[in-house]
Amino acid sequence: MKHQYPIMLDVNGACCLIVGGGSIAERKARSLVQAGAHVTVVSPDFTAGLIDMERNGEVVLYRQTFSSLTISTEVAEGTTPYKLVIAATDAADVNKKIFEAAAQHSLLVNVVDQPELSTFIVPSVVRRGKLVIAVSTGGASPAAARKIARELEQTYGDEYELYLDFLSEVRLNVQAAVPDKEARQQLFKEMLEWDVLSRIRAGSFESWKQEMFEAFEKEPVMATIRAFGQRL
Ligand SMILES: C[C@@]1(CC(=O)O)C2=NC(=C\c3[nH]c(c(CCC(=O)O)c3CC(=O)O)Cc3[nH]c(c(CC(=O)O)c3CCC(=O)O)/C=C3\N/C(=C\2)[C@@H](CCC(=O)O)[C@]3(C)CC(=O)O)/[C@H]1CCC(=O)O
Ligand SMILES: NC(=O)c1ccc[n+]([C@@H]2O[C@H](COP(=O)([O-])OP(=O)(O)OC[C@H]3O[C@@H](n4cnc5c(N)ncnc54)[C@H](O)[C@@H]3O)[C@@H](O)[C@H]2O)c1
Repeated sequence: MKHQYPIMLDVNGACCLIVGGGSIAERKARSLVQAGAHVTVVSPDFTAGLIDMERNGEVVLYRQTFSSLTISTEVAEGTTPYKLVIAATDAADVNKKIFEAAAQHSLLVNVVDQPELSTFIVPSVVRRGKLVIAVSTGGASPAAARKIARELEQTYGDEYELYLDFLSEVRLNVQAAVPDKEARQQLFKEMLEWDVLSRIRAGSFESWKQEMFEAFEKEPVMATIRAFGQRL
């Protein structure tokens, strides 16, 4: 069975175009802006939320209906090399035209009412700092994707933000100090069994962590870190 290929896309600083100014366009605009994209929205009208975002300098709004020129002139002139396009109007035929114009320029394109036309679809997301959990049903049931993501939110609480920061910091320090790759990987695996999350929940994590890094600075061998793991 054919299925979509999941990726984490970097849109920081990238120009993205959304066509349509309703609540779905607003939701997509917010998530793109949060990821650092420069968002342009083309529509004859906009939600109050999008107008607020324009006032805050978060998006640029063009008050016009879509014509394929919106994409092709800008791409041809090189003024706005869009990386990604979202067709979010309430008119299926217009959304299809947007898809065709975007596909002509090989742009990534999401059509909110025709997943079969889209080159990507958007999952429901849980974020905990560096941890991202994305849930997709491939368009079968967006409501189910959302429900499953809300369930995962209960299991993976806020403590995961500090936990991932901690794992990342240890990893960078150990990678810099310990040349033996296999030994490093063994340690990273062992660390996942330590009960760091309970410490974070109990509020006694920061002092333990600080002590550990100070000790590791003095004696950068993995035994130093392991000894702290045993103290948990
Ligand atoms: C995950 C999420 C992300 C986001 O939108 O950013 C998202 N939809 C969300 C919610 C949601 N969408 C809909 C409902 C009402 C209940 C229902 O109909 O089931 C709810 C539930 C709610 O709002 O609670 C209606 C709906 N959605 C699509 C269609 C058109 C169609 O299927 O033809 C229709 C019918 C319109 C109509 O009635 O005609 C299509 C798509 N929606 C997708 C993503 C992509 C597939 C994702 C997947 O399955 O993996 C895809 C294919 C394209 C895309 O948008 O990328 C977001 C959760 C945000 C969050 O987590 O907070
Ligand atoms: N993907 C999803 O998650 C999802 C969820 C619910 C609904 N939908 C579908 O998404 C579509 C949009 O939903 P909505 O609630 O935002 O609709 P809406 O009616 O609130 O907004 C549609 C917007 O498109 C604009 N528009 C219409 N024709 C246009 C044109 N030619 N050029 C530019 N803009 C144009 C309208 O002016 C309006 O601003 C609907 O087809 C709906 O079925 C998708």
